[in-house]
Amino acid sequence: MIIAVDGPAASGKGTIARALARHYGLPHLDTGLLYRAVGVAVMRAGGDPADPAQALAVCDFPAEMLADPALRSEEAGRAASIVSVHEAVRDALFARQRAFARQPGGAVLDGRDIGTVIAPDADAKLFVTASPAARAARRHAELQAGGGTRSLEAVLGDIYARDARDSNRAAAPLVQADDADLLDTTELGITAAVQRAIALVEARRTSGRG
Ligand SMILES: Nc1ncnc2c1ncn2[C@@H]1O[C@H](COP(=O)(O)OP(=O)(O)O)[C@@H](O)[C@H]1O
Ligand SMILES: Nc1ccn([C@@H]2O[C@H](COP(=O)(O)OP(=O)(O)O)[C@@H](O)[C@H]2O)c(=O)n1
Repeated sequence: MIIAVDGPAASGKGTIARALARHYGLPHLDTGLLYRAVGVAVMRAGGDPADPAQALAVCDFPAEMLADPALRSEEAGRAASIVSVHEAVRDALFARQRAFARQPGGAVLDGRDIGTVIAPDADAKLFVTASPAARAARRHAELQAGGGTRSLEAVLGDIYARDARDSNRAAAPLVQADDADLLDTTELGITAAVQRAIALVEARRTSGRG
């Protein structure tokens, strides 16, 4: 079974994707990490993430780079959303994601374009969202726990900027697939959100698509 989980920054899609992977015993890929790796590699080389040629040149990074803690920073997320605008970068990262989705037994992938581009044939698709204020509060708490000092207002500004860049780009914009189930987690805690996600996947499975 292939499960696609998409949604905007800090909506809780990674938390839900990991929980679904555990529940169904499936491997999980956080595809945002691939774009983060490219963004970080460009910055480390002293380059400009907005330059498509420079970003494309570092797309063939080793798999071990995905474990680098530097990929989790806000700067990495920002750089990721800049390199991910380039169609050549998306094309370069496509085969890796597609192969992961198509492995025997299935997989759970989370990102922005899993249900629309990477695995349009997924058995279950969730579009996870939450209000910008809820997402900013979550990301802010996460950053504070890691010792960060960015204000809630600044984090909210980052969220709006990332939403705009991800939703307005020409190549694989952030959009809910026609056949995806919407899961708004604004009023749900993690346990309730995961339960709802499992119920939605189960409904798809038993309706014959899975
Ligand atoms: N339903 C929820 N309620 C409260 N906090 C949540 C919820 N889902 C996720 N979180 C927390 O919000 C932060 C962002 O979640 P994450 O799953 O990493 O989001 P995303 O993958 O969409 O960026 C994490 O600290 C996570 O523990
Ligand atoms: N499948 C994907 C995954 C991420 N991305 C890009 O990579 C950036 C970082 O993604 P992420 O999922 O790691 O970020 P968060 O939602 O966790 O903050 C996003 O803002 C997108 O621009 C993408 O374009 N397509």
